[in-house]
Amino acid sequence: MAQQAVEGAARAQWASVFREDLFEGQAGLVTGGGTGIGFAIAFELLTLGADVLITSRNEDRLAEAAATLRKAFPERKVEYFVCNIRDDKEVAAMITNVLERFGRLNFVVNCAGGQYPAPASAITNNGFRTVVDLNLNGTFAVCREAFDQYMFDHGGNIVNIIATYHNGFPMMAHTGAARAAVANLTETLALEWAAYGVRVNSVAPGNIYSESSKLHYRTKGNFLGDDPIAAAAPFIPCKRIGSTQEVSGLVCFLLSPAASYVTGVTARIDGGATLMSNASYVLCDVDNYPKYGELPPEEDTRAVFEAAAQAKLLESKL
Ligand SMILES: CCCCCCC/C=C/C(=O)SCCNC(=O)CCNC(=O)[C@H](O)C(C)(C)COP(=O)(O)OP(=O)(O)OC[C@H]1O[C@@H](n2cnc3c(N)ncnc32)[C@H](O)[C@@H]1OP(=O)(O)O
Ligand SMILES: NC(=O)C1=CN([C@@H]2O[C@H](COP(=O)(O)OP(=O)(O)OC[C@H]3O[C@@H](n4cnc5c(N)ncnc54)[C@H](OP(=O)(O)O)[C@@H]3O)[C@@H](O)[C@H]2O)C=CC1
Repeated sequence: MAQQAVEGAARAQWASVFREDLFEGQAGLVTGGGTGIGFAIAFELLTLGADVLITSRNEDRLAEAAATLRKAFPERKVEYFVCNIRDDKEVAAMITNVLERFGRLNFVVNCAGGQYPAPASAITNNGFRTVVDLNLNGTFAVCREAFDQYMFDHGGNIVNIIATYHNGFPMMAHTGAARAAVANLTETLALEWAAYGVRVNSVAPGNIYSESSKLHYRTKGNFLGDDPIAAAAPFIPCKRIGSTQEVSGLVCFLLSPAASYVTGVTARIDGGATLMSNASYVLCDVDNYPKYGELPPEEDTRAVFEAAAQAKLLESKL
């Protein structure tokens, strides 16, 4: 419910920048579409005229999200299907189900994924395998089923949500390896499937303010404290974390005809964070960087900056 409240507040203040009939007549799938980034993507695709099926494991959350979306978009088809993308049979059944309901599958957004933060030495083989299975094998299974069952004959558009694995991913060895593999998979599929009219791209988010990601990390405990996503803000060139709507905007661009000549890319959306490779460069204060979508309340952001300054983690002028 807390998540619904946050997402409801965001919707009241936010409207897509894209043309409202951009995806009119199209239908597609958003895995992980019941929460966070996936929910924002499903919401924007519906705003822009598409019919959307959301899928993940938790039926209650899916049903609640679908009800919210149906209420917001009574003129669209909003469907949901329970599917663990780590189960090949469930993936095949899920793709069949989308086609039964919509009769077409113009786009797939692979947003289901995740991991837990831990130093590499504390990740068991099974833990590593589990995270790779979810993020790499699960994503591959969805892509291949979508291609085999529909896109081989009709073309289509795939966007894989990964993560900024670039330059290594401390505390996230399992997900870093899996996401880098998906970036490479994206390139291979883009090459092989161009002949079938299928574009395949990836979007790599940095730190994004999503209710579930905050809860996820808050319950695990790790070196960045209670809220590692927000605590990272002082070390990002634009000095803030991102919003789910900013990720959604990039996904909608990649799914749109404006990106017709774009395939096989991994677009980073991280406020410049992965460019921070020069240890002698101290980030300046930023007060006019543009904002879009739902971001942490001003007072939360200020508190994070003040805590960082007190801990002498931040050398630039606040
Ligand atoms: C350092 C901070 C950086 C911040 C920036 C990062 C930005 C990224 C943000 C996000 O990605 S937000 C999205 C967050 N949402 C999720 O991750 C949800 C999905 N995640 C999961 O479902 C789990 O994490 C999972 C492990 C991928 C799957 O869970 P499942 O219940 O299927 O696994 P289990 O069967 O219970 O366990 C398998 C294996 O993994 C070990 N394990 C699971 N959780 C932990 C943990 N918290 N700590 C340590 N180990 C864990 C578990 O012990 C099993 O291994 P064995 O014990 O059998 O060896
Ligand atoms: N927020 C951030 O800062 C960042 C997020 N990301 C990635 O973006 C994606 C969305 O993240 P975000 O919205 O923040 O977090 P969420 O936890 O809200 O999103 C993860 C989604 O994946 C679904 N999911 C997890 N495991 C499975 C599975 N085995 N089968 C099907 N669905 C599954 C979850 O639903 P359910 O539990 O019902 O299955 C949930 O809807 C994830 O891949 C995340 O790792 C990457 C970088 C940064």
